[in-house]
Parts: sequence; structure tokens; C-alpha cells
Amino acid sequence: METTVRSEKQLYGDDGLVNLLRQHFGHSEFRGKQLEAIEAVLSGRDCFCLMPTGGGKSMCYQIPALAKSGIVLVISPLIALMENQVATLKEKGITAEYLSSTQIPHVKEKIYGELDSGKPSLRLLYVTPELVATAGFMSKITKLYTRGLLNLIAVDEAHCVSTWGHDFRPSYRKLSSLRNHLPDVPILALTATAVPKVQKDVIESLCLQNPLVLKTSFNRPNIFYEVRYKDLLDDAYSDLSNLLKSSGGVCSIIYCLERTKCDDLSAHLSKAGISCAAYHAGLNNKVRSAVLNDWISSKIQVVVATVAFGFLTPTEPIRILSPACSKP
Ligand SMILES: Nc1ncnc2c1ncn2[C@@H]1O[C@H](COP(=O)(O)OP(=O)(O)OP(=O)(O)O)[C@@H](O)[C@H]1O
Repeated sequence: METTVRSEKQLYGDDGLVNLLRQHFGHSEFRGKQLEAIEAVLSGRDCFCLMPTGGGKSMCYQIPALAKSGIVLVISPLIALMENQVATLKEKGITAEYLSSTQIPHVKEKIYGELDSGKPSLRLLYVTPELVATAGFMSKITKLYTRGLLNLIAVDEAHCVSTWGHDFRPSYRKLSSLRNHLPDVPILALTATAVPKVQKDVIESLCLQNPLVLKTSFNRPNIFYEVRYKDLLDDAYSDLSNLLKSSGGVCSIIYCLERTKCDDLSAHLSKAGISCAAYHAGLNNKVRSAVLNDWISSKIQVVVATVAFGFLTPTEPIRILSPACSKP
């Protein structure tokens, strides 16, 4: 018992936390405000963390999951992102699972068994906000909490809580009940949406108490934007194909506003000799998982997607194209 307490204390120090980062993730130093966020939640304080896409938000709850006993509950709106993060953590030997409508029934049962067990080995559990809103799941988590086994609640893409946000998800609004059911568990809200109205709404809706508010610069020197007006192009399809071909096979995501546009464009690009596939909520889970895996493993170069794909941030270079613009 004494050893456990002492080792937890040691890990709380800056050196201990950096060691965890190096040992498990291979990064030499914390970036931006990561360490501040980690220290805040480890000390039991709520935290609102605004970082740009790809800024390293996940580390702010993955390190606490390793530094302290108990489970970190991660609420995430996109199944593809959960699957991807859980697979990456497992590759690193970190016990993580996700629960969603797409999860295989016997894996679900195993996870629930683990939650009920006296000493769960699970470090991170990713769930959808829809699941958190169910009475059954809330009762399981409350039991975990009363046994002192809930370390932290991380609300990823927290702007989805806000009706002012561009991605509002009604079930996110119901997350306000977390504070009532689990009063002492720190909540970490993470987002890349900088609008002040949204920030205020997120903090109030999640009932964050005296949260540490952290904001990182959005200046990303490695990203550039280029706008091409569709109306000024002779042939928008061949312009796009040429751009993709000239990129030397760099993996790309093309975002479209409609599912049918994704299917059409993907068929068009395939005909032009580009290896690609469509990804949207109209496809079944098996197809979506296969597309995601093929893209991550570079079997296909391009995914033509709706926002259902989310914004993945692989370590390799990536090109993100939004729908071709029309003249203003
Ligand atoms: N301290 C660090 N040093 C170097 N690389 C890091 C560090 N922290 C995170 N990264 C890397 O940065 C990349 C993006 O991290 P992450 O996916 O957590 O970003 P994010 O902010 O959650 O992005 P999104 O907004 O897309 O959810 C990952 O490849 C991750 O390994």
C-alpha cells in the first residue's frame, strides 16, 4: 500500500510525468500547455483546454491515465477517432477500450465485466455521449466512482456541448448530469474551437468549477491555405486529380458537404487512377472501419469524406481539401 502511494506521488512530479511521456509515447518534452493541463487535473482541478487541431490534446488525459490509478473516461463524438486512438494505445501496451454501437457484443460484455471487477486493469475507456446519457451506463460509472476508481473525465471536442458551436450534438448537452452524479471527479474539456461564446457555454453546461483555462496559440507555421475558385477552373475534377497526382502520393482527405458528393467524387477520382474511397455515415460500420484502416495503412491514398470522418492527425504529411470553392 505504502509503495503504491509513494510511487504515485513520485509520478506527480514534473520529472515523473516527462518520464511517462518518453517511456510510453517517445516524445522528449511536453508541448505548449500540456503539462499545465495534466498537473491541474492530477491535482483534482477542472480544466478547459483550447488547443489547435493536432496540438496534442489527447496527451492531456492519456498521461493522467498512466500517472494515477483508476480509469479515465473519455467522451468522444466520433467512433472513427475512438477506434483509432484505442488501437494506437493498445500498440503501445496501454490498456484502453471503447464502447459504442459498433463495438462487438462479446467485447462489450468483457468491458462491462472489467468495470464491475474489484481492480480493473483498464486505463482509458472511450465512450460516446449517447452512451453516457443512458441510465444503465451512468449507474455503472457511478458504482465505479463510489469505489474510488474513476480518475478523470475528459470531454473531447467539447464545443459539441454548445448550441453556439458548429458541431452541436444534443446528447452532449446531457453531460451536465456528470457533475451531479460524480461531484469530485475532475473534468477536462478539450476543444479547438476558439469562439468565446462557445467557451463560456461549455464551461457552464459542463458545470466546471473554477476551471483552469488554458489557451494555446493557433499559429501553425507548417500549415498553409490555398483557395481555388471552382468557377475559374476549366475542369474542377481534373484540377483536383492533377493536384493529388502531383503530390507524390501524400495521404489526403477531401471533405464534401453531402454523402452523394463523396460517392460521386470518389468514383470520379478512381476512374482517373487515384486510389480512394468514400467515408460517410450512410455506409455501414464494417465498410467505414475498412476504409479507415486502408487509409491509415496507406492501402488507399485518398478518403472522400463528410465530417463523419473527423479530423485525424497522422504523423505522416497529410493534405486536407475542403469542397472546391465557388466565387463569392
Ligand atoms: N509533447 C509532444 N511532443 C511531440 N509530439 C506530440 C506531443 N504531444 C502530442 N504529440 C503528437 O501530436 C500529434 C497530435 O496529437 P493529438 O492527436 O493528441 O492532437 P489533438 O489536439 O487531440 O488533435 P485533434 O484536434 O485532431 O483531436 C500526435 O501524433 C501526437 O503523438
